Amino acid sequence: MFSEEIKQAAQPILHDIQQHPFVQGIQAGKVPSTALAVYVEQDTCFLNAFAKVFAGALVKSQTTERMRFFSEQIQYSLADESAAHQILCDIAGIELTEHQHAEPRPLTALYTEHLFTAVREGDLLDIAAVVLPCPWTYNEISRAIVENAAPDNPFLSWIEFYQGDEEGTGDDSVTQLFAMLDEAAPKLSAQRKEEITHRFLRSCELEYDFWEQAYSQKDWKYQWK
Ligand SMILES: Cc1ncc(CO)c(N)n1
Repeated sequence: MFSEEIKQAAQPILHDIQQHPFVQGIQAGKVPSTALAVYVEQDTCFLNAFAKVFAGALVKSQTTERMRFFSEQIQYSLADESAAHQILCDIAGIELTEHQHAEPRPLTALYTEHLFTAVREGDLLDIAAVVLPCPWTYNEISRAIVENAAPDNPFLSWIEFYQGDEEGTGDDSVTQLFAMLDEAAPKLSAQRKEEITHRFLRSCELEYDFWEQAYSQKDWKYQWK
């Protein structure tokens, strides 16, 4: 299946994400507050863009069912994920509201531009490909961590938030987005599949960069205000 092929192609990146000190820190129950603060600040920008990308997908949808699905994703990005941010803020001892008007840092800008390009140039398959690495890598990370985390790990409720479809009901967003790609794949040319794979892998790498940006505090070198 096409989804299996692209997940396979992403394995080296997924491996690097799981080895990243930020992610390893979550597993060990200890991440520097400075990294958590940049993460929450930048993820607020990221999720706002993510919601707009789903809005673009909603506009391009042909059925009410699809529209409903993307509308739920908008809601999830804008409302439900801030509950996950609250957990990280509590651990870091910071206020959630401090981060609501932050400027996108370089890698946030690059990642959101990559998402918007898919909306501008592509169809629903391109959009599915660019958004999938977000929930998919988080599901994979949390599954690996939850098995090894100590019971008093402060990140446990954050990790569990991203655990996804543990019962295999198939109604979670990752399953549905991969199903969208698999349904279309038999009719796609090799070149089209390559394009979609490329978009997917780029987002996977940008997921790595997003962890790294928060961990290393990377920012624009020249600030003009
Ligand atoms: C950057 C990023 N990727 C994935 C997720 C999880 O959806 C998130 N909140 N932020």
